[in-house]
Amino acid sequence: MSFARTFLPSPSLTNNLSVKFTVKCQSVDGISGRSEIRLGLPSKGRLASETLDLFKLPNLEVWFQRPKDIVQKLVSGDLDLGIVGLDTLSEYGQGNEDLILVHDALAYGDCRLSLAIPNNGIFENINSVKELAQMPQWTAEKPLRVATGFTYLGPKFLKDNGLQHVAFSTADGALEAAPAMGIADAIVDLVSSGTTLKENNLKEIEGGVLLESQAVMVASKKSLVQRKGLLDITHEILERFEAHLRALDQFTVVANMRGNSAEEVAERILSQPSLSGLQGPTISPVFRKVGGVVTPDYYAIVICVPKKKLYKSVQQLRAIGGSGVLVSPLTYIFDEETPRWRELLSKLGL
Ligand SMILES: Nc1ncnc2c1ncn2[C@@H]1O[C@H](COP(=O)(O)OP(=O)(O)OP(=O)(O)O)[C@@H](O)[C@H]1O
Ligand SMILES: O=P(O)(O)OC[C@H]1O[C@H](OP(=O)(O)OP(=O)(O)O)[C@H](O)[C@@H]1O
Ligand SMILES: [Mg+2]
Repeated sequence: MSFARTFLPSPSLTNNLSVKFTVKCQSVDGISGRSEIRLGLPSKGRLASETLDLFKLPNLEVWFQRPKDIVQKLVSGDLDLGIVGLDTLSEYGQGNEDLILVHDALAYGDCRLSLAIPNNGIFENINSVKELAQMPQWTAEKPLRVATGFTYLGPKFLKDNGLQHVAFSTADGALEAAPAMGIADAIVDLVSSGTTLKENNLKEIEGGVLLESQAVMVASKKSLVQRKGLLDITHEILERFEAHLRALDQFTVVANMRGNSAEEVAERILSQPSLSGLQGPTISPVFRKVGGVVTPDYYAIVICVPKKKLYKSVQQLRAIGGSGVLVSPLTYIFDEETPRWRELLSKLGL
């Protein structure tokens, strides 16, 4: 029996979250041992705060765990759902069939797991994994020394790529320094902007990307099938993720426009390529009293506009007589049922 690590995150992040702060005994008997649904979220590191931003859900017990512990606790049945990087899921899940991807692209935590070698010395003209494998230097006595925290994916990748003489070492933290320190010849680590590699005079090479990663949502298949209420919560979370991700790159634009009728204003708006919105503009009359008579001589129009087209849209609105343009961010756009839900059901054989 082991004890869960629990953390006290900042209160602003945990508004609306039902979080258990007590240290709890973890059950080892999985499905039958408890009635509440458990979600594991990264307790620290770069995935933690953005994940919390996504989770403002009631009726859910949230446990903050280290990413690799989330994967292990899904497998052991101590968590039902979790959010981790695909790299962590692949490294610690090791193809376990009980781990099921609910959402494979949460659009943050983007990075890749990559092999990197020094820019210079014997590696100066080595630009691909194939060339690395063909170097005469690597022998049984003097293998290619690779430093990595990815002790499952790293060796698997190099073996699959025909590198026979390889020795692995693990290290925590600044792996990138290992080659310059003479501890390793190459590294396998996460790369995002490439800055850390550059600072350490390392380069990526052709064929050297093991995995493209971003934050994903994963569930225990066993729990999904057996635990009452879990499928419904998963459905809701999935819908909210999709709606939120869809909303992230859109703005709502509200503007006033003079016109004789809603149809005439609509004609003008639809003549502009950047103003068609998601399904066309919403147009409502703005009533004013002119000479004692209530008249709709202005119309308020509402459209959704992709962020990158915002300025173009404002220009087009002005060109057709729009004024008083208000722009606000969107939180959710609920569209039709997400295909990911149907995919999940079919993976579960439901
Ligand atoms: N440079 C990066 N840019 C974007 N995402 C990253 C980057 N490095 C890591 N990630 C993603 O964030 C996840 C967590 O990494 P992070 O380094 O924040 O965790 P950590 O808890 O600090 O772990 P560690 O102590 O092993 O570094 C990784 O599994 C990966 O999916
Ligand atoms: O390509 P870049 O944008 O430079 O990012 C890559 C670095 O980011 C991660 O480290 P992190 O910042 O999480 O530090 P740590 O894991 O060593 O704590 C990763 O382990 C790399 O060292
Ligand atoms: Mg880190």
